[in-house]
Amino acid sequence: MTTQTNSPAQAASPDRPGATAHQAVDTTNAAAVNAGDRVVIFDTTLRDGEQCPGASMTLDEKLRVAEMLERLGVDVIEAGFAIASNGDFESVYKVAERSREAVICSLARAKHADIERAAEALKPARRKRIHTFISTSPLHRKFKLNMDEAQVLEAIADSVSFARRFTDDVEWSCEDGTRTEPEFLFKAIDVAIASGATTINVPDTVGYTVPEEYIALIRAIRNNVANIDKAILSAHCHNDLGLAVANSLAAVAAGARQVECTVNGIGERAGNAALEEIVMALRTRADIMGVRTGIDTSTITQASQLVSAVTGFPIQYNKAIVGRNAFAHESGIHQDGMLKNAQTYEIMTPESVGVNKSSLVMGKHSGRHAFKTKLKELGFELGDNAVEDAFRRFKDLADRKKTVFDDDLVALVSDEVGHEGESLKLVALSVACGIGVDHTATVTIEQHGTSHSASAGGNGPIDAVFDAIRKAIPHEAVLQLYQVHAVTEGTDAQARVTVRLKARGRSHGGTGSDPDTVVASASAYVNALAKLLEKAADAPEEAADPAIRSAAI
Ligand SMILES: CC(=O)SCCNC(=O)CCNC(=O)[C@H](O)C(C)(C)COP(=O)(O)OP(=O)(O)OC[C@H]1O[C@@H](n2cnc3c(N)ncnc32)[C@H](O)[C@@H]1OP(=O)(O)O
Ligand SMILES: CC(C)C(=O)C(=O)O
Ligand SMILES: [Mg+2]
Repeated sequence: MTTQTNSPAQAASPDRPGATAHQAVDTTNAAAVNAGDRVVIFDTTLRDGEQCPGASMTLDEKLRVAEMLERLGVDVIEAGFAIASNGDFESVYKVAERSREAVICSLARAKHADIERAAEALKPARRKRIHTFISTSPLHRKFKLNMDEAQVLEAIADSVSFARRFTDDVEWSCEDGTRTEPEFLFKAIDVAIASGATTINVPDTVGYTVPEEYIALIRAIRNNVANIDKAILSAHCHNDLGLAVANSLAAVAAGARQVECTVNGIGERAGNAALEEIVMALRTRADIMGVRTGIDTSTITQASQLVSAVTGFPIQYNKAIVGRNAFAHESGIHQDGMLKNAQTYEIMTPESVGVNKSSLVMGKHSGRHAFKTKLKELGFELGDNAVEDAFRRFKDLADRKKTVFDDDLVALVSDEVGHEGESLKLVALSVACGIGVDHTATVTIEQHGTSHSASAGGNGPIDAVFDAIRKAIPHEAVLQLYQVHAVTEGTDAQARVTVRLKARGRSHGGTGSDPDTVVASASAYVNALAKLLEKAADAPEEAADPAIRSAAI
């Protein structure tokens, strides 16, 4: 068996995706699990995860998720709550039928009917667990169950011992455990273990606890429940205060050896603890946590995307581990650091969670190092001056455009290459257009250091601009082609314009790109005109041609 990455320094070594070979844990052998460093990952995406509004999955979708969870290497799959409906029963049954290594589990209240239904659904499973629960907190006892302490203890003893008739692997949960009087909780846990529970789960059902308090509770249970060594302690945290993962890690630090979680953290209200965050925190900080899981981390991203697709719950962009920005860098200083050594800004490698590579996103915060690297990747080798010009234009574009895509850079740099050393430069442009206004344009073009300005009207803004250019730099070449297309999608996309001018039977093409279509059109026209003039300068007899003579003078 391989070991997991411990420190950031190791994390950045050529990371082995997966890092741990999956090895089944005997979840009924509490003594072995408690003595070891292996944390049991109990996935409840299909039960607690599905309980959140809007996340219902079809049978087929549940089977796909269960198959993915097996590949991920989770130790226990809570496949549903068999008594909830025939559909839930069927999905637990079918997941059980197809199960391989994982223990398959069904939830059941402290009721014989629930437990029998769970046992029936789990029949085909190679390894099965019945998870029975009852609330222990005073609030739930009084208002929800209408039971006193003695009745709750009796229900625990009865339900756990009944569940043991069907399997050796019985988990018992004290619902709302973190709001339960500690003394009563100790008693309840003692009864559950004495009745045969092999895993004791202490849920923070309403996401109320904080790490210090949860650590103290887990430690107190270990110190005050005489038979606690006969069971594996488990954490089950909800995220109402955004503390589900922190609380789960705190429980592990205090001696819990099972963590209950869901892919992407889906679940009741604000969700459950996110599997990917717990697993990667334990792996990345194994140096201080000192434990490991059996998860093949290289499948985490795929699992996350599958759960998002089947539930229709999008993954937050900045979600830890699986958000699309988790390995993306836009700031120039960070990009520069990443190019020099990825450990400067990444504590895990993207490969370790199944992402191909980190991405350097080009945006208004990017710097020259990343810009040049990106241009190289795109196949452009520009001289220093051209890079500076292109970088300036890129910053200007990034200020105006939300996302600068590779295609934007290609358009921008192609322009830069095409416009390099040009004799004409568009320096100013304004247009009036709309309904009920005369379309007019004013342009200023620099030619060999001299500015030429002119205004013109036209049939639309582009027509007016081209006419104004003809007045500013008089020439008689004819417009042969005018074509516009969007470089990328979205209303802030750059327009890429191609203009072809014809003189003496020869065409001269120019291109321009800008989020402003009118500016892109004017640039393209000026670019084509500059080429025409350059050709004329190379062939003096052409300068005499009436089609171009005025501009060439
Ligand atoms: C913290 C958790 O995640 S707990 C799991 C929550 N998940 C779900 O509830 C999803 C599936 N649930 C269901 O489909 C339904 O609630 C069922 C089928 C389980 C029960 O449906 P119903 O019989 O109509 O009961 P209903 O849901 O309205 O009320 C729950 C009953 O169970 C009782 N109950 C709740 N928890 C437990 C428990 N752990 N043990 C015994 N009884 C319990 C309640 O006190 C209430 O009893 P009452 O009818 O005597 O007042
Ligand atoms: C059923 C239990 C484990 C639960 O989901 C909770 O208390 O949150
Ligand atoms: Mg829960």
